[in-house]
Amino acid sequence: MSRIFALIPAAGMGKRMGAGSNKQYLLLDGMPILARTVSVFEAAPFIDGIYLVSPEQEIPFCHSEVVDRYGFSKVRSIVPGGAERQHSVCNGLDAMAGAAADDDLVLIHDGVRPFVSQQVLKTAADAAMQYGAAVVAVPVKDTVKVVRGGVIAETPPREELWLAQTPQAFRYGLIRDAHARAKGEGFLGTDDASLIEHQGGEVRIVTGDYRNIKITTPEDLVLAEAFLKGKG
Ligand SMILES: Nc1ccn([C@@H]2O[C@H](COP(=O)(O)OP(=O)(O)OP(=O)(O)O)[C@@H](O)[C@H]2O)c(=O)n1
Ligand SMILES: C[C@](O)(CO)[C@H](O)COP(=O)(O)O
Repeated sequence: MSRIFALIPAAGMGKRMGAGSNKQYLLLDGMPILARTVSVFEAAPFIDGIYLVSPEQEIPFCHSEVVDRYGFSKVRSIVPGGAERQHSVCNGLDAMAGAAADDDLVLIHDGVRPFVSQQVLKTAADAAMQYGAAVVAVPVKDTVKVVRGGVIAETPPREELWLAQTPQAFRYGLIRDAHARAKGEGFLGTDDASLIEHQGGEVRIVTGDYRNIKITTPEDLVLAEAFLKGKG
């Protein structure tokens, strides 16, 4: 029976939130965003272990103010991050090598997506168990334009467009090899699925939740507070 691990990258600098924001530790109703995110995985009975990725200098803070303070017993390790999200994820996958088998599953989930549900986690895990790779996504609501040089170059058919979220769920061996290959080629993607796509692999989409927002800019904090108050 494959085990299911969570790998939660939380080693970004939060530049779009504002210089020095350390957004993963911003409080939402008194609880750090990262702690809210981890709590969903800690509570999920089908999650066997959690790996966090943090800026190296913040690892002691993450241990004390998130893992110890909230009693997250499933957290196996806090791993130093890298310059880009992809590097942080790669460091986390490498740290899992002694614990995860190739056929185990890893759910890679942004530390700043605190509104993910256990149902979405389970849906992603089930799809990865069946297909090897699956991404949580939601259909776009607006019309999307491809723009080059300030001019609209293309309007892709909306029915084909989805907004990728996380978790992005994979068989551990598959995604670890994809990251190693991308590193060797110098390929950099903004999500983990794009590495497999770039290498010709197939990634399934599973329907996520519009509430599963990534807290990126100040407006997202307003939305997050509204979600906590049960509005939306
Ligand atoms: N080098 C990085 C960059 C990002 N992340 C993590 O990846 C998730 C999604 O990244 P994003 O929302 O872009 O966070 P930041 O990179 O911090 O934001 P910005 O781009 O505004 O600096 C976040 O949980 C972030 O902490 C990471 O672990 N390591
Ligand atoms: C992985 C991701 O959340 C999928 O939408 C997104 O690509 C992360 O991008 P970021 O710039 O690292 O926030």
